[in-house]
Amino acid sequence: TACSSRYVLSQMHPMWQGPLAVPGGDRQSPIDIVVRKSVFDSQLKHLIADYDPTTCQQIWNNGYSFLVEYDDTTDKSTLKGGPLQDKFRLCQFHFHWGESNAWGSEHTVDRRLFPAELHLVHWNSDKYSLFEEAVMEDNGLAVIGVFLKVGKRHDGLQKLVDALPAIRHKGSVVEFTKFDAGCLLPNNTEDYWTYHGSLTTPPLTESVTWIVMKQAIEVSHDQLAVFRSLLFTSAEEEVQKSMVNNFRVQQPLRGRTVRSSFS
Ligand SMILES: NS(=O)(=O)c1ccc(C(=O)N2CCN(Cc3ccccc3)C2)cc1
Ligand SMILES: [Zn+2]
Repeated sequence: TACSSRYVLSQMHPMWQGPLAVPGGDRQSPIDIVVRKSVFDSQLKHLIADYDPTTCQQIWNNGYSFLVEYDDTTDKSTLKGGPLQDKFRLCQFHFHWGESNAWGSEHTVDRRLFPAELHLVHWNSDKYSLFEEAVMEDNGLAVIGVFLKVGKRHDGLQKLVDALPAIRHKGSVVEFTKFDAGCLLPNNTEDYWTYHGSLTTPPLTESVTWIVMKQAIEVSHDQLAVFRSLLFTSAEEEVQKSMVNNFRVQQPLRGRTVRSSFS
């Protein structure tokens, strides 16, 4: 699908750090969410995530995370409501994680780090016809962030974990179908924070309405360990590097307000 494409790892920085500051970038992501400074907005609606599992197509290792990609040529898997005025199409989801359970998330809540963070990536199909167009526009993308914490095994995640050994190396792709991305959302989807930010990887475009769920999902220690068995490197490279710490550091808030859907 259009929403994912290979891009060259720059030698200066590992991919996920990207340039430390984007020239003129005053709405960069991720950020630290300071709970007591977030502003309750009663106008924020319920999130309506309507995902069709039959649009799930493949899972692949793109050299900085692993992506589960959806067919985004129709409005079959959509996100509406919440802070959004338009309808957004799910195109992919991926994760960021650490080498230990002590860190790994991109966003933090009052500086609290989580071992991993899920990103469900959507683009505005009311206004644009392709991900590539939307990714360059102010209101082009909506990304749901869900924190992962270590606890009981996540049965829905296991199907995905079982597919990872087949995509250990950068560039490997396997068919992955009938996966309901909705099973990765927390039970409570009413409580979230939202703010205007950017992609957390190059091109770091400031086109994202971020929706960060307050409730984390629980996954087991062993499930997270399988994430860390992935490799940044392709099968041909002589030195294999574990895919860990693929997160960007928190960026300055630059006067932005983080709104909350709950008081
Ligand atoms: N971590 S995050 O949620 O912020 C996130 C990161 C990457 C992507 C993503 O699919 N791409 C980033 C750009 N890339 C390549 C590209 C495509 C078109 C135009 C220009 C560049 C694809 C989406 C969300
Ligand atoms: Zn991400």
